[in-house]
Amino acid sequence: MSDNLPAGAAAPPRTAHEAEAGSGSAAPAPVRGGAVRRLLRNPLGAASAAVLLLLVVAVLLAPLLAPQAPDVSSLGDAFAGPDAAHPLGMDSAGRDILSRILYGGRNTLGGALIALAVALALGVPSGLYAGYYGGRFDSVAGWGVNLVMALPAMVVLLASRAILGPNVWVLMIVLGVLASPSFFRLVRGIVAGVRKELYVDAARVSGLSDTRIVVRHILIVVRGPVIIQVALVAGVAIGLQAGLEFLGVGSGSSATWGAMLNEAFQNIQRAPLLMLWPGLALGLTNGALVLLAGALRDVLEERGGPDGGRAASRTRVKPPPPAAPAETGARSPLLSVRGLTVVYGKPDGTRKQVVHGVDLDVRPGEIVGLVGESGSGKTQTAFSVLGILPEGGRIGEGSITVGGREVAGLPERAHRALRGGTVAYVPQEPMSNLDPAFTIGSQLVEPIRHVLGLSRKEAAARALDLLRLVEIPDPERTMRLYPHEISGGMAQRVLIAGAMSCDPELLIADEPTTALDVLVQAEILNLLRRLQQDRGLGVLLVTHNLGVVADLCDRVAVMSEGRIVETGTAESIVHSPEHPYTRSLLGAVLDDAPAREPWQPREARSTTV
Ligand SMILES: Nc1ncnc2c1ncn2[C@@H]1O[C@H](COP(=O)(O)OP(=O)(O)OP(=O)(O)O)[C@@H](O)[C@H]1O
Repeated sequence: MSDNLPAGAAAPPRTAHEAEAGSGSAAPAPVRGGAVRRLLRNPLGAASAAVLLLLVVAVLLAPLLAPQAPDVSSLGDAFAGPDAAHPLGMDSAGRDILSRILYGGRNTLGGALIALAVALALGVPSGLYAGYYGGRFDSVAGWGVNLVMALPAMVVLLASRAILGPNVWVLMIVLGVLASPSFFRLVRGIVAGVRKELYVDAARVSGLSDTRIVVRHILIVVRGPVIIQVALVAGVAIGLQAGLEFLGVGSGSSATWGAMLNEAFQNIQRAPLLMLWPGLALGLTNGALVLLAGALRDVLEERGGPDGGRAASRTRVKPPPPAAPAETGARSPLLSVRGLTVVYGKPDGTRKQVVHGVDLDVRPGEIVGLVGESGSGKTQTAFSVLGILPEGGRIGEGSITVGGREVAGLPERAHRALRGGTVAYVPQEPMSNLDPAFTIGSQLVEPIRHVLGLSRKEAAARALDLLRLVEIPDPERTMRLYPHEISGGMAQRVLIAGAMSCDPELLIADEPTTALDVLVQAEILNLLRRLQQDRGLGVLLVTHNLGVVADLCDRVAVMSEGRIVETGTAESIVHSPEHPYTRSLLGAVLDDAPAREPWQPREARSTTV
């Protein structure tokens, strides 16, 4: 099969982020409204679409346009030339060629349509499932697909004809099965890449179900390449069907372009022109499909320009052997973590523990900084609370309570409800967490509607209020903008607005300012502080930046190598750190950065924004 059908002919779309940063991530290229308009502005696209449209309309209107029925024969007129009643002349059996071309087109294009429908129905859903969920289904489906692709299509079709009989529709179904791997591979590859995108994680964190995420964020990425692939596979299906008919392997009972070629070939010495018309019909159709696929690729893979996330500058310090003074005393009524361990299974069957017995509390109205160098386990701790540990990771031991309720080991549905309500999340790279294919308004409204059960109008009004809350100027206009049309700081405000949409009690912010420049960082920190004060939010602030900690936090937990090595008030941690690791972290900040304003107790700080 691989030699006959285009396997993954349309490459998964690259992203602006990828293009800019050269990263390996695969977010979707924006496929916005107006794709048809852009296709029609492309000369090749317009010409090929017009040719195909003409052909399709002509064959659909065959009963009106054809001079006579395709099988009416008058042997006395065999090989007659064109005249007014029969513009393309007559064939070897005295049948009108134009009528056979028009009716034959119905059978030829109809056959291709059946093959396409079968290939799409088998390849796309299975590719989506395998790409999104992976696991055993992915392995088994991948094995099956490799097997089918290893089969030579023509030989399988000939064998099918021998077994199933000379019915061209049945052969087209077989062809559809043979073509389905090309869709499976294409869709699976794209989905497997997109599934790891931050904006898909963000959608999950905002409480959307897998089905909604697939419909909203994944299908739109798959759409363009699948449309291109449809055009290519349609051309191949038409070619193969014509080939079968030409070889006399089809049903032979009805007019098709391939059967006409067969008949013309038998009389090529006597009337070579008979080859022209079905050849022209096939050539025009296939040529137009190939050109259309190319034009579609150009149009659908046009990229917008979302700003790639800037690499966070990380300060590496050599961690000393960990000690473990930890949270003691009564558990907080808001967030309380005790003895948390996170483990990952390795391919060789062994386990890797990345978080070792973490204790942590966040009380209502308190900002707690979780600080440590890159890889120290901050994100794994935060993700455990959110219930979004990456594939292969799980909570080994310990307890996590949110609002007094145990959430470690909650089923996904319950965790989703928690994330959409009590707990909200603000991620690190604002741009990567917004889907480039949707406007800001749409990305805020959809989760609000779903999680709060509001109407579209009510959700839009709430989204506007939220944009005002996070001090976005001209929120009405911002609602209509795409992510690449706003700055990184605005994008982070939008994500904070989204996080606040369900009136959370606990906000988990993972390096919310790392990807932003210094001035914008300060604005975002002010915004977080104001929200925390106005709403009495508890905030768990994951950061490697001790400046942020000193500026914003009430208490701090310092992490190293998956353990909390020191906890205390922000003042005590910044001014009199006890653990050598904390001291080395502070030392690294002082080495690299200009000195900060002297620390002031929280109450003494200005609360103006
Ligand atoms: N999917 C994974 N599979 C296996 N190990 C992982 C996985 N994700 C993270 N880890 C490991 O977990 C440890 C802690 O990672 P984590 O992302 O929590 O660090 P972090 O402190 O948040 O760092 P950063 O600031 O870079 O995000 C690291 O050693 C990392 O290698």
